[in-house]
Amino acid sequence: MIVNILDTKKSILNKFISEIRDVVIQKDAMRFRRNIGRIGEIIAYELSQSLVYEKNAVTTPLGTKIVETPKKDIVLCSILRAGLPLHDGLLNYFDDAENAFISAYRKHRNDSEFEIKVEYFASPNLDGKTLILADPMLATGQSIVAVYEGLKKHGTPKEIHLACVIGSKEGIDYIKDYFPSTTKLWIATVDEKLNSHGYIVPGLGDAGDLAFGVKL
Ligand SMILES: O=P(O)(O)OC[C@H]1O[C@H](OP(=O)(O)OP(=O)(O)O)[C@H](O)[C@@H]1O
Ligand SMILES: O=c1cc[nH]c(=O)[nH]1
Ligand SMILES: [Mg+2]
Repeated sequence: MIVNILDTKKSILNKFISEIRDVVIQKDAMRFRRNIGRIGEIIAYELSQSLVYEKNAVTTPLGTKIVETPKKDIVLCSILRAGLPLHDGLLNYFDDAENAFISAYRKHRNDSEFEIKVEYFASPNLDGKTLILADPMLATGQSIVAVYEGLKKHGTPKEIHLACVIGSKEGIDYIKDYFPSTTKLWIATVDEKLNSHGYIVPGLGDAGDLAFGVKL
C-alpha cells in the first residue's frame, strides 16, 4: 500500500483538521460537516494527480484545444454514516463519478469488543473502474476492510484509492494485509494510538455522532 499523509506539508488543510478536532467548534455540527467536506475536496485534488488522464478535443468559441482530463471511470464509495460529508466533498470535484453507499457500524459485545455489521449495500459494477473508498475515520481499520470484502462481489477495480481524514498507525498497519499492494491511501493526518474502546487518541471523538447526532 502506498500511504500519502497530506498534513506533512503545511497548508490550509491544517486549519480544517484543527477545527474538526476542537471540542468547542465541534458543537457546530454544520461547521463539522462542512470542514469534513472541505477536507474531502483537498483529498480529491491531491488524489487527482495520480489518476489516469486521456486526451480530448474541446471546442471553444474560437477554435479547438486538445486537453487532458481524468478518465471517467470513477466509483466513489462511502461508508455510512460518517462518510456522507466526506463523500459530498469528493463528489464536488469528481462530479461525474458513479456512487456506492455501504453501511458499517460497531455491534458491541461489551465495552471493548465489537464486530462490524455491514447491512445496507448499494454499489454499481466495479470491473475495470477506479474505486475511491471514503471514510473519515480509520481507527482499527475493521470497517473499511469489512466493506472492501463485500465490494469484491461487485467486480475487480483497476485501481483502488482510500480517502480518510484521521487514521491511527495501528489501523493503517492492519489494512495493508487486506488491500492490493498498489492501493493508495490518501489520509489527511495520522495519530499515534487507539484507546481501549478502539477510538483514535487524540482523534476527534465519534465522527458520525458529531456530523449527525448521537444514535441509540
Ligand atoms: O476503523 P474502525 O475501527 O472500523 O472505525 C472506524 C469507523 O468508525 C466510524 O463509524 P461508526 O462505526 O462510528 O459508525 P457511524 O458512522 O454510523 O457513526 C467511522 O466512520 C468508521 O466507519
Ligand atoms: O475514533 C474513532 C473511532 C471510530 N469511530 C469514530 O468516529 N472515531
Ligand atoms: Mg460513529
